[in-house]
Amino acid sequence: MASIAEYYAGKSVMITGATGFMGKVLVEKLLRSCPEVKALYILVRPKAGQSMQQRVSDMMKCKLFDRVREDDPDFHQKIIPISSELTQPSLAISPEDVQRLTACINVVFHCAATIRFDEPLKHALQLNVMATQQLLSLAQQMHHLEAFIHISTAYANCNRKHIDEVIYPPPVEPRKLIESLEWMDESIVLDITPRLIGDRPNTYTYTKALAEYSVQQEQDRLPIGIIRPSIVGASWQEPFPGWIDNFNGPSGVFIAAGKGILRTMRANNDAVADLIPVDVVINLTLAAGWYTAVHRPKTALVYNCTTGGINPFHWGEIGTYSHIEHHVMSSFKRNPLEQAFRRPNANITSNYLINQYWILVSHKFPAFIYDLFLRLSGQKPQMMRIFNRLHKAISLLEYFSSQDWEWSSENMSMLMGQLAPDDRKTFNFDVRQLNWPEYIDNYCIGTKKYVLNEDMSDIPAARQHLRKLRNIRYTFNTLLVVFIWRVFIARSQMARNIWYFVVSLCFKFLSYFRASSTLTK
Ligand SMILES: CCCCCCCC/C=C\CCCCCCCC(=O)SCCNC(=O)CCNC(=O)[C@H](O)C(C)(C)COP(=O)(O)OP(=O)(O)OC[C@H]1O[C@@H](n2cnc3c(N)ncnc32)[C@H](O)[C@@H]1OP(=O)(O)O
Ligand SMILES: NC(=O)C1=CN([C@@H]2O[C@H](COP(=O)(O)OP(=O)(O)OC[C@H]3O[C@@H](n4cnc5c(N)ncnc54)[C@H](OP(=O)(O)O)[C@@H]3O)[C@@H](O)[C@H]2O)C=CC1
Repeated sequence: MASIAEYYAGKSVMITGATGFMGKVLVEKLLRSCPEVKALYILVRPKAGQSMQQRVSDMMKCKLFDRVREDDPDFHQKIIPISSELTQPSLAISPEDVQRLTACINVVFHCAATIRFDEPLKHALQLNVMATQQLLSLAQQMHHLEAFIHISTAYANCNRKHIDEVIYPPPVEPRKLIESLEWMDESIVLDITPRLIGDRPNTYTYTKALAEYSVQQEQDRLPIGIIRPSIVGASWQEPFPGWIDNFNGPSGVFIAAGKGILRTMRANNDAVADLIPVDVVINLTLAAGWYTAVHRPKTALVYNCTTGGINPFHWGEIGTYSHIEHHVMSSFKRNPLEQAFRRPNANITSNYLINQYWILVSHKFPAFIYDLFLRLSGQKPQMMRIFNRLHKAISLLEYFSSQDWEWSSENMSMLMGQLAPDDRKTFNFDVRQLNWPEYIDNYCIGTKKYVLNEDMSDIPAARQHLRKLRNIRYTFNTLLVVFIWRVFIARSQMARNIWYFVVSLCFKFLSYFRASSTLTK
């Protein structure tokens, strides 16, 4: 039977969301590990004043592609951008491009989505559900299609505690919802959104569940596979450890903690932190494409792509837990971020009130002092604004860090069993081998190198800055204690008496110590 690379040789692959975090890693891995692949048709839209062509050539210059560039400097010739805006009718693909695609595409990977938790329902529905439906229609016209792989999320059914590798009945029939929202204006939709999403936390998970159902509806007509990754983090091994390029999910939290801004967050210490490295997800995705095409399963297979049931890691192991310093903080102390606001020291608690207390003491109070300092020195205050944004982001993430889910992963194991030994190495998704402390360390370094673009040679200066911050804190604390004590002594006879008592005790102890040391000489 053909190996994975042999299967993709000579194939034309279409990818949506190729400019995104996971899409880029997918493009890179396909080019590097399946060098005989014929062409990658990537659906891209112009954005932020940049043309489609410009965006694609910028993407290919990115460090992620260094290894591919080394192997084949002309790799860009295999990438064929197709102009497409997924929220438009017919995905805004020109009729000529439609013809081109339907004539040659063998495999489709659908990665595009809005992953924002605060996306208005109508837009999330347009992109995550309606665009998926349109893509399925396009796929049906493809003459040589062998696999259609849809990227979903392990949290599409986060209203359940145990999630099997099946498509659950949707909360509502997607077509009915689309029809009824069509005539409503934004404000009405906003009003009824909480009622519609019910026990799901946001429009993202809700629309991803509807998308899964829409995909499943086509399983008799198309060769379908659905991948459900949990919280996708930096790469584990490939193309190099720790590669990450965004603030989503834990990355933003790690950076905020590393910069010493985030000091407290609500999470259940004992709950599983179901992180999954991006390269693992992509390896599984490519293997699922191969399996769907070669084995043609009768129904759409769902692959829960998670770590919790196989190699669990807990939120408590990430932050500072029971005064034992854990991975993220110790990593950022060894390799500090530049210009930290305070020394990295974040605490995780599941208690709402304790969290609120620390927000007041460790977030709002220092922000107030710092802004006061900025104001007094004639600058624009900014810290409170940064904290308000951080609190908004964190409040959207806490749902996921405060609960536990169980995902079954039989299809992931089955797929691993189907791979030839060499494929198991090249497309490794065996998370039993994942060493969490090492992974988190590389993740933190990755945020520094690839998200913040900081130079590793500046680490000594960053360490010096942390030492300076520690000295400022010691000085501030000492001054505070002396000040409070002075106020006490001045106002209360009792405080004075205690003070004299402590001083005389120290004095007695010192004279006793001196006497006993002269005796022993
Ligand atoms: C001490 C250690 C403790 C550890 C605890 C770890 C906790 C982690 C916990 C739980 C993770 C659970 C995750 C569940 C996952 C589910 C899985 C999936 O399937 S999907 C993927 C997830 N999707 C998201 O993560 C989207 C979340 N993001 C959003 O929804 C929005 O970005 C939001 C509401 C948070 C902010 O929206 P705006 O409108 O205020 O800002 P905007 O436009 O997005 O960004 C403005 C600027 O700020 C940066 N930014 C965005 N988020 C940031 C952040 N968290 N921290 C710092 N900067 C951030 C951006 O890069 C951007 O920068 P520029 O202007 O382009 O230069
Ligand atoms: N990141 C995570 O933690 C997880 C992600 N997933 C799923 O993985 C997939 C990829 O996520 P990720 O890479 O992180 O997301 P990104 O936000 O990084 O990428 C989204 C991609 O979709 C494209 N896109 C968005 N809107 C449109 C549009 N209107 N027309 C054309 N293209 C559009 C974006 O293009 P552009 O560059 O033009 O904006 C981008 O390429 C998603 O389906 C997501 O649900 C699942 C679990 C976890």
